[in-house]
Amino acid sequence: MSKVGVSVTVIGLTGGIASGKSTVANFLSENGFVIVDADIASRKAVEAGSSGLEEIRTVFGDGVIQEDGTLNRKALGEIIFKDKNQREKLNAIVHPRVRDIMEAEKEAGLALDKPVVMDIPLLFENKLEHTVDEVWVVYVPKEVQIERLMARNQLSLEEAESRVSSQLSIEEKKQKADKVIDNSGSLQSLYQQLELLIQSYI
Ligand SMILES: CC(C)(COP(=O)(O)OP(=O)(O)OC[C@H]1O[C@@H](n2cnc3c(N)ncnc32)[C@H](O)[C@@H]1O)[C@@H](O)C(=O)NCCC(=O)NCCS
Ligand SMILES: Nc1ncnc2c1ncn2[C@@H]1O[C@H](COP(=O)(O)OP(=O)(O)OP(=O)(O)O)[C@@H](O)[C@H]1O
Repeated sequence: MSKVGVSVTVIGLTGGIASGKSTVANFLSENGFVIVDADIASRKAVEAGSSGLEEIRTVFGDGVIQEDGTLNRKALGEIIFKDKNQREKLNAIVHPRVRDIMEAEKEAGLALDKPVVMDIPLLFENKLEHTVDEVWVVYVPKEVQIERLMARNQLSLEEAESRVSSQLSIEEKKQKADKVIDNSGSLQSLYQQLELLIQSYI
């Protein structure tokens, strides 16, 4: 993997659902890092007219496609977050496409000689540690995660808990991290940690 000087150039950013990865990624983007976002790549992988979306239609039926030909994310989310079997079927369609899109974006970022951050919610679940130089985990306790998820996505407690349970626990992710970013406090406290953390990377 290419490196500039002694600094790490490919950082894997992960954490639990609604732990604050996008908030961290936005800050890093404003401070000279290139962000490659798996959630954005997963939207590209199933955009209207794509082979990915056609496979989803074949497996999950017309009920998950809207009248304008785009994916009904809410309907598909309701199916996959409560059923492991269905989730694995979706992952098998989307993940290989996401990896191709992200690999191309990573190479483009490295060509700019900037540190690249791969924002991958399922980095540990999909055993992608070896694809990055270092893993940063955005941590909040499970209760805070559920609270923020319910508020952001307007979900019931039950729906939020089922989404959180569809991933490896946040405590296990914290254990596996090279660096832990604690986002259980204020945004100001988050940004202070990040300012210190990024000093040796830019
Ligand atoms: C089911 C879908 C349509 C729901 O869309 P929605 O807009 O509600 O959620 P969004 O894509 O913004 O994802 C929000 C978060 O949910 C979690 N999540 C998404 N997919 C999964 C999954 N398959 N397994 C576990 N957690 C997931 C991630 O933490 C992600 O950051 C969508 O999440 C999807 O296509 N998922 C499959 C692709 C995937 O695994 N994406 C995650 C990174 S590759
Ligand atoms: N320190 C904080 N204090 C209060 N709210 C916060 C804080 N950090 C993030 N949030 C809010 O919590 C929610 C989750 O944050 P964010 O969207 O960055 O998480 P994420 O890990 O990217 O989520 P996902 O896994 O769903 O993609 C958002 O509504 C965000 O505005």
